Amino acid sequence: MALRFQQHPGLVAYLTAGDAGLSPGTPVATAGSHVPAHLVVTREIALAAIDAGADVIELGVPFSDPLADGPVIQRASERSLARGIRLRDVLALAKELRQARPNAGLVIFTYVNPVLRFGLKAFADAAAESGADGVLLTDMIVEEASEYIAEMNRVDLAPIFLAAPTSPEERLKAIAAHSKGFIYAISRTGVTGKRQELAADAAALVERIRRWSKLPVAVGFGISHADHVAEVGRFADAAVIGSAIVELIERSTEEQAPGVVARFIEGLRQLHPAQAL
Ligand SMILES: O=P(O)(O)OC[C@@H](O)[C@@H](O)c1c[nH]c2ccccc12
Repeated sequence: MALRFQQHPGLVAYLTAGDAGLSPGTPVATAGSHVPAHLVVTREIALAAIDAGADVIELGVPFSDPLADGPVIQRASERSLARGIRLRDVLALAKELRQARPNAGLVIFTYVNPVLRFGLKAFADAAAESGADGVLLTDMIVEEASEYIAEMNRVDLAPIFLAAPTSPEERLKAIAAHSKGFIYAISRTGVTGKRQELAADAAALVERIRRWSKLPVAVGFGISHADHVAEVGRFADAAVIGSAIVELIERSTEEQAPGVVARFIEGLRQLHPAQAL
């Protein structure tokens, strides 16, 4: 399966794997599943998100030192780590999602450190075996990524890189040369999190990326409602939504979370009549 956006704009949903919100609840039934109970909740949320129209799921691996993550995703990461969720569990989850939804885009989303601890080669093999389409290591700098890129190419996984408004032209060129699937344009510098307004820098960055690459460009950071998604659709191929979804999960019980997330995602492509013109 290749990473593809079926609709315009495409939607990429970020989930912290293993985060089932604050409610301890009773873990949902694990029958037939080989992943830890709390990942079963993430699986149900991911399936609901896909069925509601998310083209790609970013499966976030919880990490203790998540430098680019804002408070909402940091809290999700802490909850998931407290439940003992590790990289190998997230790969097992990816495998189940791939089996359940053969056409969904799946990206393993983590940092350099957990991958090096796992072993780069072993990670590449396991990620490919899980059926994921791509990998995004948020702190991997393209200029230092030759070994990583070679491994991704060996197992036919798309390496996805982050481009920022502050990225110099040479870096954008290198990102364009080595990326597959799509390029992730960060709408502004700083950390993840919901904002009122979409950053003005985003359109200019996408334009700069398009000079070097024909790949689809997804814009993320601060996108939380349908107006933002529509705006992104004017100049980019897809919108990434993270904190807004993770916050809804935080406020829901495990039973509610899949439905709450599905309704939110369905709403992201629905414009008010005045804006639909
Ligand atoms: O949360 P936001 O503002 O909607 O942004 C997406 C983002 O959460 C997700 O892609 C992401 C989670 N952690 C990251 C670290 C770096 C870059 C991106 C991310």
